[in-house]
Amino acid sequence: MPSISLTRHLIEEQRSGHVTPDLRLLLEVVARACKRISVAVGKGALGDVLGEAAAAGGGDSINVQGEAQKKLDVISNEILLEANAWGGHLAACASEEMEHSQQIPDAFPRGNYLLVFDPLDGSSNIDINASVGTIFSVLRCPEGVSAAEDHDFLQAGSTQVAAGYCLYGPSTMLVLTIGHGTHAFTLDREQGSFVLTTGHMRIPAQTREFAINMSNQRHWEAPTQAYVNDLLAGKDGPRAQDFNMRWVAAMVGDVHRILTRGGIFIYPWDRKDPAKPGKLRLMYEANPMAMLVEQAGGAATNGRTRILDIAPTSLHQRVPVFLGSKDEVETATRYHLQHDSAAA
Ligand SMILES: O=P(O)(O)OC[C@H]1O[C@](O)(COP(=O)(O)O)[C@@H](O)[C@@H]1O
Ligand SMILES: [Mg+2]
Ligand SMILES: [Mg+2]
Repeated sequence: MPSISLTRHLIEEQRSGHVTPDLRLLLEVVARACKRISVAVGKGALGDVLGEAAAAGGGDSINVQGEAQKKLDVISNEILLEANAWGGHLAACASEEMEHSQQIPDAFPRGNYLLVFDPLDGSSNIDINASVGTIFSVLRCPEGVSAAEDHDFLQAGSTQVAAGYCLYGPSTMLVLTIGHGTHAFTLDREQGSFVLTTGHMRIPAQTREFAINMSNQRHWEAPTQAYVNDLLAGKDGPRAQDFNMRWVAAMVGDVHRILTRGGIFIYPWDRKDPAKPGKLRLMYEANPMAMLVEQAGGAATNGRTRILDIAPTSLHQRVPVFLGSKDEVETATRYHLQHDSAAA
C-alpha cells in the first residue's frame, strides 16, 4: 500500500468537503513550520538553542505568563509567526508567548482564519533532552472583521475548525483533527514529509493509568484529593483495581500517550496561587487538546464542565484540565459535582 502523506490526506479531505482550500493550505504552512521547529529542537547542545532567552536589557526574558522564556520558546514562536505571515490564509495569530494577538501586516496577503498556538509546550524538558511539542488551534475570524483584535479570538473551543500538535520526541509526529477524527502523521526525515501512520485514533473508554503532578497534592481541593486517593488505594480501595502513574511534564507527551493507549491526564486547580484558576491555558492548550481527545472518543472537562463549552473571557485564561478515557474523566468529574451538590 502506498503511504499517504499529510498533503494527500488533506487533498482527500478537501474533496470530501471537510476542509476548504484555504484551511488546507494554512495547515500545510503550520506543518512546514513544525518541521523547522523539529530541526531546531534536534540541534540540542550542538546549536545555540538550549537555556534561557536573554531580555533586551540583560537578565532572563520573562513572558506574559510570568515564566522565564527558553531560547527555544522564542525561536519556535518566531518560526510560526514568520511562516504564517507569508501563508496568506490568516487574519491574525495569538501565541502563549505574546501579550496580544498579532494581525497579519498590511503588506502581506490576509485570509479569514485565526491561528492560536503554544509554540513550545513542555519548556522544562528542553534542557534535559526530553519530549516537547507545539500545540495549535484554528478559529474562524468573525464575519465583517477586517482587523482582528484579542476579543475576536474569544470563541468557545467547540467553534475550532482544526486543532493539532506536533510532538518532538524520538520521532516527530503531527496529530491533527479537522472535526472528522484524529489522525497521526510521522515525519519521514529522509523524504521531509509527514506520513499518515495512524488514522482515526481511538481512546479506550476505560483505563488504569493516570497522569498528575503529585507534588501539588496538598494544594488541591477536597474532591480532587478524594478522587486521586481512591486511585492510589488500588485493589484495596473503592475502585478495586490498581492504577499506574505516568508524568511526561509536557502536555503533548502525556496527551499523545493517552491517544495511543488511554489514560487520564489531570492538571487541577490548586491553592498555590488562588488567583490562577489552573496552570494550563484554555486557548493554547486545553481547547485544542480537548478537540483532539473528543474526536478520538475521549472526554475533556475542567472537573465540572466540558472544556469545549467554556466561553473564554481573556486570551491567556487558565483552566483546570481533566482529559482522556471517557469513563474515567466522567468518574473524576462526578467526584467534583457530587462534592459541589453536597456543599450546596
Ligand atoms: O511543571 P509541572 O507542574 O510538571 O507542569 C507541567 C505542565 O506544564 C506545561 O509544561 C506548561 O506548558 P509550557 O511549557 O508551554 O508553559 C505542560 O506542558 C505540562 O503538562
Ligand atoms: Mg504548554
Ligand atoms: Mg509553551
